Amino acid sequence: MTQNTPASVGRLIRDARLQRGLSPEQVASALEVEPTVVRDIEHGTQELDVGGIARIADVLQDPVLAPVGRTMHLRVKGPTKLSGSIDVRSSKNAAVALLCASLLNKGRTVLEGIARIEEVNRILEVLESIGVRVTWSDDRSELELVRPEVLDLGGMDVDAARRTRSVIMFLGPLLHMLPDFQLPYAGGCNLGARTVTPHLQALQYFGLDVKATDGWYHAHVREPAEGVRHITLTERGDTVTENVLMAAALYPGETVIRNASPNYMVQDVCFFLESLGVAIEGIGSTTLRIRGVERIEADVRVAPSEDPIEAMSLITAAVVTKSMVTVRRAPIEFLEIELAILADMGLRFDLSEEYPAANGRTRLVDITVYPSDLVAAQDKIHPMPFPGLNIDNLPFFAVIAAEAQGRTLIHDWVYENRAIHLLDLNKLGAQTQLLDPHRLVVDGPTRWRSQELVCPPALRPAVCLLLASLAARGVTVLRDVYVINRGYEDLANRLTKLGADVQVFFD
Ligand SMILES: CC(=O)N[C@H]1[C@@H](OP(=O)(O)OP(=O)(O)OC[C@H]2O[C@@H](n3ccc(=O)[nH]c3=O)[C@H](O)[C@@H]2O)O[C@H](CO)[C@@H](O)[C@@H]1O
Ligand SMILES: C=C(OP(=O)(O)O)C(=O)O
Repeated sequence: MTQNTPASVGRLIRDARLQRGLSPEQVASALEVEPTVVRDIEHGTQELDVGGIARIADVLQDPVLAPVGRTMHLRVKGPTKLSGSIDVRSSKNAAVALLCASLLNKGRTVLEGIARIEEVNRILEVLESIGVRVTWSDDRSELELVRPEVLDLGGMDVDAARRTRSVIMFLGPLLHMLPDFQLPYAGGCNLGARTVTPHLQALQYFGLDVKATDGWYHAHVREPAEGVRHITLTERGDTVTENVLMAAALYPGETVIRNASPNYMVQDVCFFLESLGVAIEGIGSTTLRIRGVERIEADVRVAPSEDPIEAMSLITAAVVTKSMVTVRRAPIEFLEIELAILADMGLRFDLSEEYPAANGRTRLVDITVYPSDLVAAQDKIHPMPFPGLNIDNLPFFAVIAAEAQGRTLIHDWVYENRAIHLLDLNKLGAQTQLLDPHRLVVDGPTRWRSQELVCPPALRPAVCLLLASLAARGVTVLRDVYVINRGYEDLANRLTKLGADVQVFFD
């Protein structure tokens, strides 16, 4: 929510009510008011105070409506059998990159189908605070961004910026606009040290010098050298590749990036830049050749593709509850290794014919997962930069391995501090053990049991707990799910539509 006028709050309430399939009368009866009051609120002719919004948020179980300062929790009753179909939403990682990339465009950028997630909210707060005009369509299916001629970096909402790592992707666009600027250190999940050095090394080719002191990056931009810029990334990172793409977009002439990430969110950024008139060769490969332009002022409309990590999360929900579920709109190119490993472990699933995503480029399928008896993977399960198994999908294999007969070794060489959060699965009855900060063994199968839990400060491990709790006997309470809402839209209610019993509550 960007501007809280009575009309915009009313629209959000109406959306949330329709999403829950409730009539104004039903909401009115839960609130103990007349139906006309609900209609007036929805039309924006009756203003609500914070307490009023909180009561409606409780009735509609809607995180978007939860007023600032209240904490959202989940109560899960299990074990659950799921059934039916669920659509995968667009990805957090493409959304945040496209929001940053919209700064390159002096025209009007419309993003279609952006997920309603906290990470997007944080970047929107930052963009608005520096003067970008942000407008959601009434049904929130479109987000329009128009930047001012001059950005007001002094007005930046620093608290919002520090809550996300993605603000690092302002470097690429901003270096074209200001000779000197400051950005707060990037925050985000607690996954151990995450380097920014590759960003700073690569952006030097565009004249950017950065000194990091006192929680701030102090950036100074020199005149860059002429000629073709050949940049070899020291790590095949996603956001570093996106940052260099954004920097290259506004440099007339050629930039070549080697060891580029070909991952899904990078492809979405490439498609966006193409729509702005930037020529890019090698999309989906590790060598990108970019021909930038002097100025970008275009009215464009793009739709980021579906999230392979959400698809994997939903597959895991089906596996752990031994249910038949169809996960629709799954971006198959970014799930092939995951599915190959699952097939080896004995998972039965069908794939539909492929069809194109709204961007016309990404290939989607519907994946129907069947209840299966799994066995532990024979070899260790480890991630690799795309086209390997996605690092953000690795945690779900801990839940899946806990369902499988035998011992699985999971090797997270990437993050110093993510595997440790998966030990929380033991509180739900799993048998996992850390051999060292990077290697986890999981013994299965598991008799899941309910528990009172607090979300770990890491998105995917927190979702793993939620998914495992679907299979746990009894009532599991999962406290403070902000970290889940960072990356998933309305997950509790969407799982409920599949037959889970997940209630949202606030305090
Ligand atoms: C907003 C966004 O898009 N976030 C994603 C992005 O973060 P992001 O691009 O910020 O990932 P990082 O650059 O932090 O890389 C993650 C970790 O992998 C290490 N590393 C990475 C590449 C490499 O070739 N060698 C190497 O060692 C880094 O040192 C770091 O510790 O990519 C990560 C890795 O896919 C994902 O978990 C994040 O969800
Ligand atoms: C680590 C993740 O994201 P971020 O880069 O936003 O911290 C993630 O999506 O799991």
